[in-house]
Parts: sequence; C-alpha cells; structure tokens
Amino acid sequence: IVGGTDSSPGEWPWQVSLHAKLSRQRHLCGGSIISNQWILTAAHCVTSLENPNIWRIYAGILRQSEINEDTPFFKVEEIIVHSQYKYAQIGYDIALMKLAKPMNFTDLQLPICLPSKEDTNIFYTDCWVIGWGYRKEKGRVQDILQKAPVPFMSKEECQARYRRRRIGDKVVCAGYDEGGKDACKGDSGGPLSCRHEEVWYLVGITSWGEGCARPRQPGVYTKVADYSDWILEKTTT
Ligand SMILES: O=C1CSc2cc(C(=O)N[C@@H](Cc3ccccc3)C(=O)NCCc3cc(Cl)ccc3-n3cnnn3)ccc2N1
Repeated sequence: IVGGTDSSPGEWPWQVSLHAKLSRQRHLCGGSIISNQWILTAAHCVTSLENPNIWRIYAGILRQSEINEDTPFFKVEEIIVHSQYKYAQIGYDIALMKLAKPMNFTDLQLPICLPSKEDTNIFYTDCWVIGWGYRKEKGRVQDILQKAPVPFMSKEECQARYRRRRIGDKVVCAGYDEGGKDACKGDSGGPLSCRHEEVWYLVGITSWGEGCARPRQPGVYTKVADYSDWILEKTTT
C-alpha cells in the first residue's frame, strides 16, 4: 500500500495473508474471508500455482513477523479460478480457495459481507484498500498491515484514465487524480472494503494498475457484486 498507515489489531478481521511455499515460503497475495470455509482472492495470484498443497493461509494476524514455523495456518483443499480468466487487465480476476477445515470465527478472524448483485450501482463513499504490499513501486513486503482510503471512481472516469485499455464492466476503479494512495505489489487479491450504512462490504478484489499511486492511474478492482452468482454457484456444494 502506498500512502497508507498501520492498521490496528482486529481492524480488518477478514484480511488474510496467502503464503506459497516454493523454494522458500513467502507472502504472495492478500485474500478475504467470506465464510468459515472460503477465501476470495485474485485469479492472477493462483494461476500457475494451482496445487493446493503449496498454499498456507494466515488469518487473524497484523504483522508478517508473527509468522514462523510454529504459527498455525489453514490448509487449502481446493482452488477454483474463474474459467474466463486470462490475465488481470482483461478481467475475471477472481478465484476461490476452499479451506481443508472450517475455521472458527474469533474477534481477529471474521467474514466480510458480500455485496448483492442489486448493489452494482451503489456509489460507495468510504472505501479502504488494505495489504502488506510495497509502499512504493520498487519496494518490499511490509510487516504491519497497511490501510489507505481510496475514493470510488466511476467507470467513465476510469476509462478516461486508461485510454489505451478497455476497462471492463465487471471492475471498479478507485484512486486519486493526484495519486499518492494506492495498492502496490503484494496487495493484490486483497479486499477493497467499503463501509455502507454501518456495514463493511467486499466491493472489490485488488487486481491491477499502471504503476502504484501514479497521478491519474487509479487502481482497478474486480467488482465482486458482478460475481455474486458465480460465488454462490461455486461455494454451494
Ligand atoms: O516476498 C515478496 C517479494 S516479491 C513479491 C511480489 C508480488 C507481486 O508482484 N504481486 C503482484 C501480483 C502478483 C501476484 C502473484 C504473482 C505475480 C504477480 C501485485 O500485487 N500486483 C499489484 C497490482 C496493482 C493493483 C492495483 Cl489495484 C494498483 C496497482 C498495482 N500495481 C501496479 N504495479 N504494481 N502494483 C507479491 C508478493 C511478493 N512477495
């Protein structure tokens, strides 16, 4: 997160850290708890890493330094990538991870609400992007979970910012014309969380952007409300 501040314990209890254990284990992406057995993340996080056994999901943590070989994690039983996903800039950048065992909810690990498909045209005014990603384009993964407020942007405005690309209809954009606050490497897959009438909703999944926090280059997020049928279909056994 560029231009963010430290989160407090339990502030974002739905945020998880997805670690992949290749040659060595490291934080690769964020994710969101949407039920006691399902995590929602970005398809680009798991493509070419679709073997469930390499993944370790850490919930209820604020600092990456809390993680060591003794820290409990959730194993992944199944990974479901949207069948139309090719690469982030095209869209369909959404994936589900099924936990091998259902988690117990605590003050530090709780699900976030999914917007319903009728909510596709709510203009949210209190949105935050969260993650352990870089604080600048050439940076490194951060220890303490960062948060930054980002204003929702209309699709028209977003398309105007990304002239050379077609901004799909199943995405939302968020960011400042002057730049300065945005997601960056290591934040993808995490939530764009928006508070609406006292309730937090998972409005977006951190997907792509042209650089990090550059002026007039907003972050592009998978629009979760447009995938509510897909989520329901894949998570109802
Ligand atoms: O220990 C380490 C150091 S190296 C490292 C790199 C990445 C990374 O590139 N992540 C990418 C995505 C990715 C994930 C897995 C494999 C390959 C790529 C990302 O977050 N990308 C974020 C994409 C993004 C989204 C928004 Cl909304 C706004 C701006 C951007 N950025 C544009 N340029 N950088 N960020 C993630 C974890 C890492 N862990």
